[in-house]
Amino acid sequence: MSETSECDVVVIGLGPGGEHVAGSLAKAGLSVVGVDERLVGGECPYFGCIPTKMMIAAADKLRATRLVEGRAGSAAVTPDWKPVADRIRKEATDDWNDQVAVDRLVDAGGVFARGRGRITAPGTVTVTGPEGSLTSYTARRGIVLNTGTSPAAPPIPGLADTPYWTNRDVVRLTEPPASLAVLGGGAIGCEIAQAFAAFGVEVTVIEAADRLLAVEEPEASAAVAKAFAAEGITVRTSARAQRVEHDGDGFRIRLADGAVTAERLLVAAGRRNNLRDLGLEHIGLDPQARVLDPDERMRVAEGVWAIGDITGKGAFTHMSMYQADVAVRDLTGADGPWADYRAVGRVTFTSPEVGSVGLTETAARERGINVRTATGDLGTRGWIAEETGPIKLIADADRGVLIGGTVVGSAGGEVLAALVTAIHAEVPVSTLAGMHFAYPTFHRALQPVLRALI
Ligand SMILES: Cc1cc2nc3c(=O)[nH]c(=O)nc-3n(C[C@H](O)[C@H](O)[C@H](O)COP(=O)(O)OP(=O)(O)OC[C@H]3O[C@@H](n4cnc5c(N)ncnc54)[C@H](O)[C@@H]3O)c2cc1C
Ligand SMILES: NC(=O)c1ccc[n+]([C@@H]2O[C@H](COP(=O)([O-])OP(=O)(O)OC[C@H]3O[C@@H](n4cnc5c(N)ncnc54)[C@H](O)[C@@H]3O)[C@@H](O)[C@H]2O)c1
Repeated sequence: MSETSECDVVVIGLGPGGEHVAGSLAKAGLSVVGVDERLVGGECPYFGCIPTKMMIAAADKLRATRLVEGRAGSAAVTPDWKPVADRIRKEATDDWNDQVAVDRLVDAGGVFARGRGRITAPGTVTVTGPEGSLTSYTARRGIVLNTGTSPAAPPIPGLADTPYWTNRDVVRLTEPPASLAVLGGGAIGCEIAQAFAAFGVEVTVIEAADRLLAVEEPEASAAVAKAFAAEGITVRTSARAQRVEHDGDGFRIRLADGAVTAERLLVAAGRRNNLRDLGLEHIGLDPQARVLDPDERMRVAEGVWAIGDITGKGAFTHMSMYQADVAVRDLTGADGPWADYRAVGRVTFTSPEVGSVGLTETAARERGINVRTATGDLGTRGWIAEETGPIKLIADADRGVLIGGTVVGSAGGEVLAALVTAIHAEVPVSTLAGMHFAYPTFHRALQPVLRALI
């Protein structure tokens, strides 16, 4: 027997954006039902951004001690994973308990339904609870989808039969392994690989593309590869795993030319959007869709909005939150602003960080833009900090404005803010090059690169 009740809005999936939509609409006085089958807050606080950045913050501290010798004396350090594991459990995830987030939604006036949500008719969502109970909600104003992603496992023979790890396992570790093979050298693979290496784990990254962080500028990939080599991380690029085996000694990943062995295997080879069995056919959408492409108000069908990773606009928490704000504006009758993706910033928190915004040179050329590029290093501050960069800027020569940029360095993600502002506001390159740049900051390194674009 299914119970049925009415509300204004049902949010299926409470990732960062869905939680924000549900809370904001509830505070605005709408009757909202938020549905999640796992933890309210989604991947970011429990398995993604926050626990992995806690690992990275700890690794950065260990890495800094290596610079003491010859510059400031000497430092004896004994890495210990326990404080990292404790901090993730207590401060980040509350032992993977979302009660605080559930209370936040309920205190805002919302209703929380734990279970799997599915659209069963236009405007109707049926939730299957943990014990198999069925509850249906009819949403007068609309349904918001924020179902996010799950780790994807490539169809490599043998892999499914092994106890491989994903990001959801590594954030729960209480002790690091002696050695770790990482399948996939994208953002997740690179960030986690380098964090473990700082704790003395012998790490090998296996990447199918011809470089790490293949979506970034080649200059950024080269800088990260150089740092990995200096830290003793083995990187196998243009390498596809052909078979994975596991026995009492650990994992063996067979490649076309040899094999990688390690105690543990982390699969970080991409994500799968959670769109299966969501009932998309009931709202006129393809039930096999891999991505939902929303309009500028985040609408994907009559009375249905989609936000977050499932929209394919960038799998970032800040994107999910940005789109959540847009959807809230539309659902509450505000007059924009609507979604604009020209100046999306992203930061990979390796050491050095890779901060980038807008289009890469390749992406800009593929769009037929009259591209002008310039590159540089981190200048005086880089020399002081013993960092080199690079910085790369991409301009639309016809319009005289920046359309992309990459800053690599320990402050790469912070210097990025100037480029995001410039691209978002379409400030002419000639105006930017005439700005004041404090000496000797990292951001001052932008000045010669901007001048070279004029
Ligand atoms: C290891 C890792 C590190 C990352 N680091 C960063 C970072 O530093 N910065 C950054 O910006 N991004 C980072 N990301 C990406 C970031 O986590 C996501 O972009 C972010 O969580 C936004 O996702 P989302 O809002 O689409 O939904 P998600 O966070 O994926 O949440 C979706 C929610 O929907 C629920 N759900 C799914 N289907 C259903 C259903 N049918 N019924 C009910 N509930 C359902 C799930 O249980 C989940 O709680 C990282 C990701 C990973 C994996
Ligand atoms: N700092 C951040 O903002 C941050 C950090 C982590 C993740 N994220 C988000 O999460 C998303 C997913 O991250 P991800 O690293 O899992 O995915 P990804 O798609 O960025 O990288 C996966 C990598 O795995 C490689 N790969 C795929 N199959 C393979 C195989 N069989 N053998 C070897 N290599 C293989 C791909 O070539 C690719 O380089 C990212 O796109 C990013 O948007 C963001």
